[in-house]
Amino acid sequence: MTATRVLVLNSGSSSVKYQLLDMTDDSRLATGLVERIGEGTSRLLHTPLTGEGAERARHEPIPDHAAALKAVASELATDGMGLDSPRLAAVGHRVVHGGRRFTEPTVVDEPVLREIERLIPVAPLHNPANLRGIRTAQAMNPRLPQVAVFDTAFHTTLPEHAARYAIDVATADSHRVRRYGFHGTSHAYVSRRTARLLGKRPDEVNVIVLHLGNGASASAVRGGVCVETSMGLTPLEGLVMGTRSGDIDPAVIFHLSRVAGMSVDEIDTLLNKRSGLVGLCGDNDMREIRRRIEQGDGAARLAFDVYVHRLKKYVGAYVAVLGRVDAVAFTAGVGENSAPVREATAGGLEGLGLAVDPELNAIRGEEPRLISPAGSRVAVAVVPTDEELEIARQTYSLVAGDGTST
Ligand SMILES: Nc1ncnc2c1ncn2[C@@H]1O[C@H](COP(=O)(O)OP(=O)(O)O)[C@@H](O)[C@H]1O
Ligand SMILES: CC(=O)OP(=O)(O)O
Ligand SMILES: [Mg+2]
Repeated sequence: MTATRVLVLNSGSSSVKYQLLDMTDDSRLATGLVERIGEGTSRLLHTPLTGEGAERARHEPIPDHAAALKAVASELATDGMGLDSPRLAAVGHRVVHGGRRFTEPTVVDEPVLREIERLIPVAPLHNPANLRGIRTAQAMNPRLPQVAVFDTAFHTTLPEHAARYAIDVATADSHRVRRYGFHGTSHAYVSRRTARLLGKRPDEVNVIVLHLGNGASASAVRGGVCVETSMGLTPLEGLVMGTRSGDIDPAVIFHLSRVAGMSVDEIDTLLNKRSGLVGLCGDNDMREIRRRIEQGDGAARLAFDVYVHRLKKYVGAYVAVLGRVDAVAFTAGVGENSAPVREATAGGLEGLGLAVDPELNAIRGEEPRLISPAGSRVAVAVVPTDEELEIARQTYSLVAGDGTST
């Protein structure tokens, strides 16, 4: 029996998202989510996508990532697709921070694990969870290849003038302080898919990708190569996000420390968890914010306006970085679903060649589509991301050795 299946794991600080795919036709066999790991109210939602299988939910305390993965494996085993299945070729892990060293998907061995561990100080929220996911999967089936696919990999092409912060070089270098960028798997996938939507090869087009999920980032991709991105040393820089501030004057931190007496950890939590849309209006779900705006809620309106203003500034900046732009692509939860965000972001940018057709923008769908009027200088597109498929492809291409990752 040939092993053609890949399990993709995206381990977050308190959740694990997973998908099992068959790489002969990229089909999904199962998908699921473990939420609130470590809290009393954990939940596993498992959806088999073959045969008659219906969605199954488990409500039980899941104390840590090892327990989460064991629960996932047992659900998969119930459907005859456990981690010991001879049809499973590998597990592909989303690893958020790969530093400068990991520019490609990598089969995990002890030195690779040690390097991911070494990067914990620059990705304290993400890398520990990713490591636990890998170690647990390894322990469950030591013969199964584990592949790490890094969020930072696509951004390792940033030119030095984009990656450098303008601070003392010796200090920066000794502590690895530079801009790394994240969500790279999504930026890579969406920029390629956008080229295809335009009927072009990736190396023929310049694309601005706006990945607007809970975390949000923008990137400028020239001929398939990433030349600028909005996240930095950590996923805190850049756009306004669900709970993260994005760009602020770094002096805000000194001020809060000196004047408000807040500790570094308190400020870290403030900027990562109590800022962004949540900080501005108490909600981080764009659907809820739109609903509140319809009812005349001023705080929700301001949150929306701050969010869109930041986005517009980045679009303008990236037009300047690229010189010539063929397309702006909206993706992830907000980018794919919020017509008001897309309309407000492109609004008033006719001078840059950008426009959104209200009727096209209102159409909902799963397929990549153009929302700019025919004949626009710059195409504006909605291009659903698929990080799991991209991770599965890269993983399979590495273990099957057939170079089919593009
Ligand atoms: N129909 C919708 N309209 C507007 N926003 C939506 C809609 N569906 C999802 N979202 C937004 O997408 C966000 C989640 O995006 P997603 O890409 O799934 O995030 P992540 O993968 O970072 O958890 C939600 O917080 C919500 O704001
Ligand atoms: C890197 C990052 O911000 O990831 P997420 O959007 O999954 O939080
Ligand atoms: Mg996402």
